[in-house]
Amino acid sequence: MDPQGKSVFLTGGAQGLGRGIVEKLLSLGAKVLFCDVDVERGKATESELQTQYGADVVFFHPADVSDDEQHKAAFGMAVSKFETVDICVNNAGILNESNWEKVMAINAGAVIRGSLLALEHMRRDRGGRGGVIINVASIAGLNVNPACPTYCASKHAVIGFTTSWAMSPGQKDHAVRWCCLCPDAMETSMLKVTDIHYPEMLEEYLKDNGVMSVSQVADAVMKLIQDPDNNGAILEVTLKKGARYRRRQVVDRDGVNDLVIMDTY
Ligand SMILES: NC(=O)C1=CN([C@@H]2O[C@H](COP(=O)(O)OP(=O)(O)OC[C@H]3O[C@@H](n4cnc5c(N)ncnc54)[C@H](O)[C@@H]3O)[C@@H](O)[C@H]2O)C=CC1
Ligand SMILES: CC/C=C\CC(=O)/C=C/C=C\C=C\C=C\[C@@H](O)[C@@H](O)C/C=C\CCC(=O)O
Repeated sequence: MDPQGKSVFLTGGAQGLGRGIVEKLLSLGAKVLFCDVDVERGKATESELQTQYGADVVFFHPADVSDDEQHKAAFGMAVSKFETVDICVNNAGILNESNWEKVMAINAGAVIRGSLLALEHMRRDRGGRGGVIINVASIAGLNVNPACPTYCASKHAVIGFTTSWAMSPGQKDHAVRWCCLCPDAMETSMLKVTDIHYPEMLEEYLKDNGVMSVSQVADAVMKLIQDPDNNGAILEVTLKKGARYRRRQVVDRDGVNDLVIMDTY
């Protein structure tokens, strides 16, 4: 899908990757409504982006996406501003191993709610125009990580949910494309988080694997949006290997043993 002239709803856009994605989309001619729980930063970001791109193409709406009503109201605001939402990016996320309920509510719960809101609005078999749902997971959703088991679980949930909807028998009728983004570490405020186990493990990991710029990852999101044939895609983005699709298949290897999930590049 070409972002030019399209309408976007994005969560967690006040800073970090969310803001980076908003900026790329605006530069490609999209209109964006983003929400965030950080009201001060959200307003400041809105003001800066309106100055750069125009007051009628980017809007901030305060919302905590772990709250059902606030999340629905923010999505509804995007629909009423733009009449339709073509692209939904469920990006808001936190890393906090001291509060597993909150991590699951934001990283998994709000991604599920946001996806279902977008599906209901977009699905062509119920009068919508189709669209794309991008769910932000992490490389942690593909691996194991003893430093942050809850975060890892929440990101595995995002990938399982998104790829399962992508394989829905109704997907062609819905005309909604489902994609997961799995970045490695990025230079955002999340890197300052201390509420993890064994911080030295992550420090070592970051030393070995490096830290990407937000811009590099936001470019990969544009690839996800623009490629029309990637329903079910899991796009892994790392500093060493760049953006690569992992394709997930359920495989019957020999007709005798259990089915297995296989990822191929
Ligand atoms: N920074 C990294 O190394 C990586 C981050 N990610 C994922 O990227 C996404 C964005 O994270 P970053 O930009 O790095 O973090 P960030 O902390 O810089 O930005 C996250 C934004 O989400 C907002 N937010 C948090 N909870 C919210 C809530 N309940 N409702 C609404 N907004 C909320 C924050 O206020 C903030 O503006 C997250 O899903 C994160 O898990 C994935 C891989 C690596
Ligand atoms: C497996 C990890 C890769 C990506 C997971 C992910 O989605 C997000 C991870 C985000 C933050 C990790 C923070 C870790 C922090 C601590 O270990 C710090 O002590 C790190 C220390 C310095 C950071 C150096 C830098 O900014 O380059």
